[in-house]
Amino acid sequence: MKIEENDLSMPHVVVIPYPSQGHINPLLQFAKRLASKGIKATLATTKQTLSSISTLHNIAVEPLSDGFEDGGKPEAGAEDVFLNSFKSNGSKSLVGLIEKYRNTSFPVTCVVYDAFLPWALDVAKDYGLLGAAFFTNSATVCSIFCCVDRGLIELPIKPDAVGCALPKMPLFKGNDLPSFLKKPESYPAYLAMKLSQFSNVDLADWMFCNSFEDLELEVIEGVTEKWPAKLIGPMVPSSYLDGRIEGDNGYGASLWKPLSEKCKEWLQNKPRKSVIYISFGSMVSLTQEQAEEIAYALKESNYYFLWVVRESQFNKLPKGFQEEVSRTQRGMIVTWCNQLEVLAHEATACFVTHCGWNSTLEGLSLGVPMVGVPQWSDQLPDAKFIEEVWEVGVWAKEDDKGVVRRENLRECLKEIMEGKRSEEIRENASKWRELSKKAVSHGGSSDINIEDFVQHLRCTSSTTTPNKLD
Ligand SMILES: O=c1ccn([C@@H]2O[C@H](COP(=O)(O)OP(=O)(O)O[C@H]3O[C@H](CO)[C@@H](O)[C@H](O)[C@H]3O)[C@@H](O)[C@H]2O)c(=O)[nH]1
Repeated sequence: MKIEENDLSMPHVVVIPYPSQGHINPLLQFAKRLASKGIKATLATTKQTLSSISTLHNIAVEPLSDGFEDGGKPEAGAEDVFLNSFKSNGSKSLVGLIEKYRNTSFPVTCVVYDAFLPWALDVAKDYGLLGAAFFTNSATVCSIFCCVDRGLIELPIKPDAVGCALPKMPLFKGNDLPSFLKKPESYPAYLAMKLSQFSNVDLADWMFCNSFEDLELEVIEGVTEKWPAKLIGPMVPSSYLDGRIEGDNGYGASLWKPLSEKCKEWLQNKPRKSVIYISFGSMVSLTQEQAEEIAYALKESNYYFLWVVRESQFNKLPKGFQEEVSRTQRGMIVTWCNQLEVLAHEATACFVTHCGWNSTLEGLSLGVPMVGVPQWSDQLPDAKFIEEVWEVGVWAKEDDKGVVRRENLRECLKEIMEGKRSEEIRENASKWRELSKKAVSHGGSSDINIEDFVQHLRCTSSTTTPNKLD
């Protein structure tokens, strides 16, 4: 939809992601959805994120300072150093951005902020603007953290503890819950960030969660009073789902260069449903022992495989493994790929994933059976849902030393590729693909929730003019 300069009733939403790949992707996608519904959407983000953007569709961009210029988050080193700097510098630049648009045809109406950045809501409220928190984990995981924040779940949780304080949740054992809850001291800054999502959320006008109602129906029924989020996902580019946003065939931002052509070329001559795709997302750092176990499982399994190993992880592969892989042509190792393209390729049969929430949603949306090898945080409950609730894959469990052994992984791969349940799992995966499409298509549950938001913005935008409130 074309935006006319003199369209005074056009709401203007500023969308602010936390600057890591697993957060930029869904928030950028949400901005595109809003723009496709005739809202002016501006992505306000750090210099490093801005330089990773390749396609903008119908959205505008504005810089938001994190205090680190080009180096961004990696330059900060520690998570808490980055967060503090982003809070003080980002708040000031968000004020500047709101002021910049104040007397234009598009004053800012609403700030949609990543829930990791609660300061953005404080700025929005200082200016009397609408504010919406965007959560990038599953509704289940967000609800669990909300309960921890509200004192309904006490930490640390014992590994053998059974049950969860939330109604309508599947029965969680301590070992199935986000890793930080068992060992709060393991990543204190990250746990603090997870809990800070709820620090001022009661002041938000909306809470959005990148999930959809069919996927987590029971959970959302049980928690709406405690955490009344609207489910608006899956935030996966439109051409992979409903196809309603023209040309939307990728997220449009990548912090690493994807080796797209190389992957497509390699996949091209592989038989249908013959390739295992392995990726651990953008943050996980495997131990050397774990990387070796995976390498041997792949070597001994005799299936084709495409493995994303980030450059910093290369030294963890067994000696000679890369050379052998390229000599035999049975596998390919790349430093980064276009994951959606690989998942959507007809040669891809199975996704070995760390169960980051975006990867989980992408696997579901593209109907690819999964082997979960979760490493930390929300990835454990996501793996539980993959295996037990949606029944689209298996969870390769670690041993008591915290390592998934090659024999176990080999068995899991066999189960998905040719085991007794492989057909049933494939059928379930296709069912979830259809339900994912339905959720974001015209009249689907997520589409309705986004439409409601858009209508509300339209009603309020003609009456709001941002002014600093005293
Ligand atoms: O070669 C690759 C590998 C990944 N991706 C993309 O990168 C994103 C990765 O996101 P995700 O699967 O969520 O993993 P992380 O990057 O690890 O995400 C962090 O953020 C997520 C959202 O909060 C959490 O669920 C995870 O546990 C946390 O590690 C996905 O959209 C992938 O499509 C690529 O494009 N190319």
